[in-house]
This record gives sequence, structure tokens and C-alpha cells, in this order.
Amino acid sequence: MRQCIIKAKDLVKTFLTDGFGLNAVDHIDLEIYQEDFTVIMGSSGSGKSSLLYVLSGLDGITSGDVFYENVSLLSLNEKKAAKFRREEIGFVFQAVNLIPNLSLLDNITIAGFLTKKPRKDVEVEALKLFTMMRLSNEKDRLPSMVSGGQAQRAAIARSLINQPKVLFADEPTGSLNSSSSEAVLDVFSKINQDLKKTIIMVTHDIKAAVRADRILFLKDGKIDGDIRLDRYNKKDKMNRENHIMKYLQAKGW
Ligand SMILES: Nc1ncnc2c1ncn2[C@@H]1O[C@H](COP(=O)(O)OP(=O)(O)OP(=O)(O)O)[C@@H](O)[C@H]1O
Repeated sequence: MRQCIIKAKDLVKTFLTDGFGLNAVDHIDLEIYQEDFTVIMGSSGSGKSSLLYVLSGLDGITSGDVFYENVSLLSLNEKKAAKFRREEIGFVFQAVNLIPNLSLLDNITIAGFLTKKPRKDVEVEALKLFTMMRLSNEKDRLPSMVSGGQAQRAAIARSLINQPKVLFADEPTGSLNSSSSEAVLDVFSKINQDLKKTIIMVTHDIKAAVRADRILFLKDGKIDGDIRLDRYNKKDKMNRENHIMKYLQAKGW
């Protein structure tokens, strides 16, 4: 049985609009397991991104708490919270947000230089990541000189430069064509299987979901379904997809 790495307890995220409170995350209890590739699905507005942001510490919690290996996010002061976000987690967004006038390589090393690691070590790690992302030939190019998929792979390298234990991704293939998406998803599978990182990814894309060990389905800010795909080989995408589709049909989604 895999170890629990993140535990959410009675987690709530409320947004106030026009004087009304909406629980985008509505009293969620959840355990995320080490080295699991967890995907979060659900219809638009079901609270997927909100859950991802509060689980990762990128957004404030309204009530409840999130524990990383028993350390409460709420217990961290501002300095420790910033260090946590810099070093313990990586985050990949749909929009890549690379700095336009820096090369891909500089975009990645600059994120590593924010820590106290020796510059040489950061540079060596960045080059390793570029090899893994199959971007060695593009490393000196500006973000505007590469494809959307290559830019996203560079952004994934940036999210890994400080060797986080957990990688969060919010619709990382949302603005990519299907071949670029597959290349990006291959990278996530590799990060999970070879680097042994825990991954939590929000997606609408069934092609992304088939790569997961586990899928959580959100509805109205609550977990409405939780399935595992372990019984199928990772390469058996067809049966994985069939399993998901049957589950969704049975639930009337
Ligand atoms: N900053 C905000 N201010 C007010 N309401 C918000 C804010 N962010 C999200 N919401 C509301 O919270 C609910 C959940 O939003 P969230 O973005 O988490 O859903 P989602 O499942 O990720 O949606 P999508 O698939 O469209 O990205 C929605 O009703 C949304 O309008």
C-alpha cells in the first residue's frame, strides 16, 4: 500500500461574490498517495482548479487544513510557506508563463538560483532535465522560437528544477494540439515512473486521464467519484479508457 503524502481534512475554499459565499471546495477529506499519478476531472466550475490551488498551498484555505507528511500548511509562517512553495512542490499551468526575453535554459536555471543550491549544481540539473524533456537542441532559444509543446516541456523542467516531491498541473495540455499533448503527457508519465514523483493533474482530457493511477471526479466542490486504474498495464490505454467511460456512463455523467 502506498504511503499517504498529502492529507486534506475538512478542506473548504469559499469565494465571495456579490455578497454570496460559494464553496468551490466543499468540506473535502482526501488522501493523496506517494508516487501516485492522480488526475482530477469534473465539469466546468466543479472546483478542480480551486482544489489544486489549495492543496498545493498556492491559494489560501478558508477552513480545514492540508498536511504534507503531517506538517500542516496552516502552521507555516509566510517565510516557511514561501520556501515550501519554492522547494517542496512544482506547479505547471496551462499558460506556460516563461520569461520572454530569456532563453529556455535561463528560464529554468533562474528558478533554481532562488534556492541556496550551488549554481553549478543547478546548471547540471537543468541540463539533465532538458535531456529528459528532449529539448537539448532548443535550450538556447527564446520561448517565442519554440512550439507550444516545447515551451510547455520547458515549463515542466522549470517546475522540477528544485526537485519537488509533488508536481501539480492545471490543464497542462489545454492549449496544445494532440501531438504536442501526447509529448507533454509522455513527459508526465516519465516523471511519475522514472523520477518517482507524485503527480496531481487537473484535466478534461481522457487521453491524459488514462495515464493516471487514480482519478478523482469532482462535482459541486465535493468528491463524487474515486477510481483506480492500477489493474491495467500503463500501456493498455484502450482498456483504461473503456473503464473510465463505463464508470462515467454508470454515474450518468
Ligand atoms: N477567484 C474567484 N472568485 C470568485 N469565484 C471563483 C473564483 N475562482 C473560482 N470561482 C468559482 O468557484 C467555482 C469553482 O471554480 P474552479 O475554477 O475551481 O472550477 P473548475 O472545475 O476548475 O472549472 P474549469 O474546468 O472551468 O476550469 C466556480 O463556480 C467559479 O466560478
